[in-house]
Amino acid sequence: MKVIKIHHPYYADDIPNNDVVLALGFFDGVHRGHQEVIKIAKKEADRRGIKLALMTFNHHPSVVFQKVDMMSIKYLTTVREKEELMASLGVDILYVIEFTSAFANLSPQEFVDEYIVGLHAKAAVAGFDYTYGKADIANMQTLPNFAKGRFDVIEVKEKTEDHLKISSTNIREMMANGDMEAANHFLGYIYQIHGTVVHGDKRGRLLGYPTANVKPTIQSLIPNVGVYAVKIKVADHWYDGMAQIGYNITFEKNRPMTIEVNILDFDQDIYGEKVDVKWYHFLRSEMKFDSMDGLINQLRQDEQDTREFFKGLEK
Ligand SMILES: Cc1cc2nc3c(=O)[nH]c(=O)nc-3n(C[C@H](O)[C@H](O)[C@H](O)COP(=O)(O)O)c2cc1C
Ligand SMILES: Nc1ncnc2c1ncn2[C@@H]1O[C@H](COP(=O)(O)OP(=O)(O)OP(=O)(O)O)[C@@H](O)[C@H]1O
Repeated sequence: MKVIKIHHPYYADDIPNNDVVLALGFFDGVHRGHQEVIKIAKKEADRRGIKLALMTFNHHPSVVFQKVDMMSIKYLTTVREKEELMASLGVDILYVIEFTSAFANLSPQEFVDEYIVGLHAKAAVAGFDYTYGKADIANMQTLPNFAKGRFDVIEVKEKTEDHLKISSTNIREMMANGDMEAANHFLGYIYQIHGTVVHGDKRGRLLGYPTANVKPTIQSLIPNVGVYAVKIKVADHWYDGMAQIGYNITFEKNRPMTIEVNILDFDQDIYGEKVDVKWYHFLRSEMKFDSMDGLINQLRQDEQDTREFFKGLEK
């Protein structure tokens, strides 16, 4: 897959000179709704014997339209992850457009002329609720008017599960409730974050449960506070673990949130390692204990629950 980063206005030489089917959207999470759009676009490209291209943006359009602080927006997928998922779905060319004010100010006709026709699209594929151009004044119903016969418009029907749209918004809400099973089901894969192991308060070892304190990539969406069964990848190997997202309320006050992972059957110094954490199952909420023994007993229970959870998953 070729990744082409575009800053508006682009040069015609930046664009490969072959016809494409072009899938349109932001695609945060590349969830099962997005996968459907890409699959339909891929089929269409194969049928026509041309390449599949997809257009996404370097950050969410709300950074420009709603003037949301860039750092406050949290994503389900990093650009790197999006690239990997897109490549696995058969995308040949991924356009990552810098969503700037200049780009956002294009009229719908300019957008269509420069970014659909200009990218040599013979067909544009998007979901039923796709909108483009300033103030969302253009949608799938109006797209053919702007296309003026230069490309076909293929609309993908809403993909739902139990009458709920498979959408990034719904997945975010499930994660905010700690419901990883539902979020993972909608995503079509297990949600993961990436980070680096940093130093904590060194208390975990005293409790009999040393923890890797994971400092996540700044823009990753973190599931709700609580204790989870996870898998963690260290130096190319996946281990089972139990993780707490929380504030260590038993010991501390007004401390920032941390992500701590006790890796089962593991005893290595891994400070500074880059790790990936996959979130499988919510075990319980964070609790405040009256004694260290109370917490230790609960951690034993968590360990047992985690082992049982993963044993059940293997069956
Ligand atoms: C699986 C797991 C569950 C935990 N649950 C709680 C909890 O419910 N309440 C709490 O105050 N701390 C909880 N902790 C955090 C411990 O209190 C302890 O402070 C921490 O693991 C050590 O942090 P450190 O590495 O910064 O020293 C939990 C830790 C883990 C790994
Ligand atoms: N469940 C779905 N069924 C069909 N098409 C979808 C579905 N979800 C998204 N799409 C389409 O996929 C493309 C990318 O969607 P977009 O990035 O807007 O994601 P979304 O998941 O709908 O996000 P949000 O929840 O933030 O509205 C768009 O063309 C959109 O219409």
